[in-house]
Amino acid sequence: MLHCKPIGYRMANRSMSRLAQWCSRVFMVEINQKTEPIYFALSSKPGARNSELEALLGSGKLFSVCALCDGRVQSARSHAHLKTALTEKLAPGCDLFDTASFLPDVNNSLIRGFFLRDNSALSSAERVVTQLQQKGSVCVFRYTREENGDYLCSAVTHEPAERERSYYVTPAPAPQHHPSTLNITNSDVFYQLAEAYKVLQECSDIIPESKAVLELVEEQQLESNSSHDKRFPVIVIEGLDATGKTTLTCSLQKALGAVLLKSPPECLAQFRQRFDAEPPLIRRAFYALGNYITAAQIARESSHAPVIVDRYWHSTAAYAIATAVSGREENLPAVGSEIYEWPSDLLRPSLVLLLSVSPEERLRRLTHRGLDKTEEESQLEINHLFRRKVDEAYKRIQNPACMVVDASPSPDHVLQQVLCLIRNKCNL
Ligand SMILES: Nc1ncnc2c1ncn2[C@@H]1O[C@H](COP(=O)(O)OP(=O)(O)O)[C@@H](O)[C@H]1O
Ligand SMILES: Nc1ccn([C@H]2C[C@H](O)[C@@H](COP(=O)(O)OP(=O)(O)O)O2)c(=O)n1
Repeated sequence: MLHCKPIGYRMANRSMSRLAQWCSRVFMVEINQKTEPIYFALSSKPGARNSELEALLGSGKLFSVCALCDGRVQSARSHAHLKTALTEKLAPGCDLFDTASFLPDVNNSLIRGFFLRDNSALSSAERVVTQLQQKGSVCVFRYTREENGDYLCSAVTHEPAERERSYYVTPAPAPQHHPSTLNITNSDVFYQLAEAYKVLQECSDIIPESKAVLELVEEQQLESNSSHDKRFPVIVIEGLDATGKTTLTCSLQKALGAVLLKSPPECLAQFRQRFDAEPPLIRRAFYALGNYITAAQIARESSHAPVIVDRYWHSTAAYAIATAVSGREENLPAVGSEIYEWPSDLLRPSLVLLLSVSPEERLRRLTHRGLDKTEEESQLEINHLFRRKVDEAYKRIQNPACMVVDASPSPDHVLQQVLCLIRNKCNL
């Protein structure tokens, strides 16, 4: 995605065309989640052509757009608002694709945006993007085709020097690491309390609830004696929605005389909907902080009884990684990547169990819980790739890693199986 403010923009030569600053970057356009993205670069010289670029740029009026803001919180929110505005305003016949630009294999270099291909009868995209641009927070680039078949990219702007400068669009190779993995650390997954805390601090003017969440974190940290004395085991139950976590954790609580906790903790329940509506940076920081509150509760409760925890850091990281990494499971960071490491300052449980059921059984349980047919189908179809990524990310998380439990038998059978595991692993 083209963006007027690449990293280091302020330091860049002001007399240089804005567009020229993007020539060191590679651009990725994602046509759909199941196929490989299309990669291209901008160059002052014409390059080879290929069928992917031809398919992307060969028809319609073509634009790329992105939000233009200072600060990561504003950028994340503006990107989300831009997507909503484009989705609402573009006419049928207009394709909207996710795009990004990046420096190959350079962490934190990813900048997200959108690519528009307008084949609508009224060619409405240009009007829509110009209107959005006039509001002052969006920058727009146009792609055109020369008579000889070369593709050119130029800025849509009132500045004549910018308008007149254009670059050739040339194919680029796929990078070694999928670009969507580049910005995960401290944008999607937080490895220290202080990093997640900072995000909510940066939000506190625009999301007043952030202050209340931060106060709760501070209160809990103060009340906690921080060190887990290891007298009683701490067992975390993980798994996708409807795999049986609530059922099992309640049974375990009774069977073991344990304290039952969850992450996010009850005290954050009132804020959850608010943060779920925010872009990943803010939403994920909220859930990360929830784990630290739960950790403080675990530290206190485990001094007098075993503790069962319904979801904890595995959920936070696995869902965040699976959402951030677009496309297929193969795009996830490789096994052993530092992305899957446990935060250094977060209390580690004694045992993490991942409940696993077949997609069919999970759907049966969801249906039983009263999901309507339409939602049920969309869960199965649209979220199939997503669920596979969450499941795989769960299994790649290290120190502690999770043990997979087959949760398809009857509730009592699952309970007995898990009690057996707990007795073996935790000497209970
Ligand atoms: N082992 C099991 N076999 C069959 N149904 C189950 C089993 N465990 C849970 N269920 C049912 O599946 C649904 C989802 O279970 P729940 O415990 O709420 O899952 P989660 O907390 O993981 O979302 C509920 O209707 C529950 O009664
Ligand atoms: N410890 C946690 C718990 C949940 N999350 C996030 C991850 C997902 O986006 C949702 C999953 O929550 P959901 O409401 O589906 O979970 P339940 O199984 O209903 O408890 O919450 C998290 O990030 N960290």
